Amino acid sequence: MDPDAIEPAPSEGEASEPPFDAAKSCRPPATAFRSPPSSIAAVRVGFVNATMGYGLFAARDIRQNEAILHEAPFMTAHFDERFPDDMTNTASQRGAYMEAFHAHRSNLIAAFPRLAARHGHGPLDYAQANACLSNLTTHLYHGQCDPSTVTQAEYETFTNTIIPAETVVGSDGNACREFFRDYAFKVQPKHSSTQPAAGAAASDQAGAFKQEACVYLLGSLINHRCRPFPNKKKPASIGVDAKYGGPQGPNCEWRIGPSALTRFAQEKHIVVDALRDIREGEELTWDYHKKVLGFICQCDICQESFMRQRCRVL
Ligand SMILES: C[S@@+](CC[C@H](N)C(=O)[O-])C[C@H]1O[C@@H](n2cnc3c(N)ncnc32)[C@H](O)[C@@H]1O
Repeated sequence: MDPDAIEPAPSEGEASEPPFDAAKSCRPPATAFRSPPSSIAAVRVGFVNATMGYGLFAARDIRQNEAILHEAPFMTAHFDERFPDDMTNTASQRGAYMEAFHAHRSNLIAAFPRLAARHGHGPLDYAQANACLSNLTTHLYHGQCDPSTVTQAEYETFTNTIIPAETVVGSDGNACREFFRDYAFKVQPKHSSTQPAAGAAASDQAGAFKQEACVYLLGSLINHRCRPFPNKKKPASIGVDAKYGGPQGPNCEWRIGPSALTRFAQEKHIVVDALRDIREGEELTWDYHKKVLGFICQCDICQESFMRQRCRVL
């Protein structure tokens, strides 16, 4: 899930939208984002459905422009999308997984059971998993996470569908690559050099940049929602604040790097901002801004358009 892999693919017959440009969007400048009351948990992990898996939910009412949470990466690895099959990427991602696994085994299995299954690790028992899901704050710098709302039946249904489908013996490389593709944010650290080191891999030699792929324990659990007006053909009657689509569209946006909370000015940190007021219990969502999502989107907008097409056919 990389922030630079801009916007969803246009549906048939639609003109392609110009790349998303946060600077030109209707969002206020970063300095306008408010810091949350850090003593009150803003989010909790919950279950959306068996296909989507987990999501992040508002644990209390959240105000528009609130910086909901601020998190350091849980795993960081090399990533260069021009050379997705480069063994340097794969080795780095597997190394990051193994390191995270040794340090935070239970958190990793509970938060990312698909990855764990593909490395041959079965699910935790529910009580242990629920405790871990409730406590995914290891790398949280700002904001708190409430107890999880994943029930035993939901957890077991989810993990039971994963285990037979996703356990792949001897395919660590693919497991890591797919995991990073689905969960990582592409980050370009400021210190990255345009000068490849002597003896560097093919991707470095050819290239001007070294990107990193960062996975966040909470941030990476946020699901995608399409924007209702991707081509900016929104009715004039809809105000600027509704640009992302009111209740159907995404209600959050992410920023990577130094934020309005300057004391946490770390370049690989993620900040989750509220695009509008969010009520307690609502799922937090954002637009992945990807050309190709890599999954069949089940958001309300896509479901409605699917149903409209079905009705036309029938
Ligand atoms: C970054 S993860 C989000 C956390 C994920 N739900 C989980 O339980 O691990 C992205 C994955 O969530 C699922 N997902 C996210 N948004 C979705 C959507 N709108 N429709 C269907 N699946 C979605 C897809 O499987 C996707 O690869």
